[in-house]
Amino acid sequence: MIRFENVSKVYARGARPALDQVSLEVERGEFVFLVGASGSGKSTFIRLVLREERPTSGRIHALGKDLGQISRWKVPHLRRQIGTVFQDFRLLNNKTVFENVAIAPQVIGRPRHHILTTVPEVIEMVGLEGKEKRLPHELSGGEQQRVAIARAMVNRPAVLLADEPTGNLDPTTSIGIMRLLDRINRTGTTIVMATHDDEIVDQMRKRVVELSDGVMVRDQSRGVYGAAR
Ligand SMILES: Nc1ncnc2c1ncn2[C@@H]1O[C@H](COP(=O)(O)OP(=O)(O)OP(=O)(O)O)[C@@H](O)[C@H]1O
Repeated sequence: MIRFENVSKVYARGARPALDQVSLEVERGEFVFLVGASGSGKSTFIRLVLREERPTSGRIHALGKDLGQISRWKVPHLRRQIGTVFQDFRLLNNKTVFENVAIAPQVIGRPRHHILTTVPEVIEMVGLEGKEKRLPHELSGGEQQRVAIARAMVNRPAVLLADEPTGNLDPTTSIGIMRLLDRINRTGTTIVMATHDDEIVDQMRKRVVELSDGVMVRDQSRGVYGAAR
């Protein structure tokens, strides 16, 4: 689903690489935690998969495509097959829950009848039924993240990339969000989640890939946040 072959990324000439010779394969249906200290390269990994950045060297395949080969005009098509969730939710503050989720199918030209059936379904899936007309400021942080997850999932992407999705949430709320992501993963969506949240990683026991100064220093199935115990 995602394959990195000797991928390095150097942002500025002479700077140390943000990613350094990373090779990694994420299979369809996997759940992978990307861990590592601040600045270790987690967000760079995610931006490379979205082709928001290009590698300085090495090759990246995502969803069966060599990202170095796809033309610029096909990049939006690639991104549509990848859902994204971020620490800061990124909702439109003047739009309701329903409208925030409906934007994703609207921008790809889905017909009205499709939107009117799929948006309520996905709002229910994330547990926000009855709150469709609320504005983001009328929701808790956990609920806002659920809206962001609904928006990321409404077009049924094959892959969900989550960059610190629990970073702004308290531990109890974070567990609820993780249960939801786990449920989404069990329905077949591949998930890569960058996180600093050691408790969650230890609890979930999924594959853990650790970066340190851009170098992949660990790839462990059913892993924990810290080094192998
Ligand atoms: N656009 C950029 N231009 C220059 N350097 C950058 C850029 N983005 C990231 N970097 C550098 O690349 C390295 C990796 O950054 P990255 O954001 O990928 O780390 P991270 O693991 O996601 O960190 P955090 O957990 O703090 O989000 C850091 O040294 C950072 O300063």
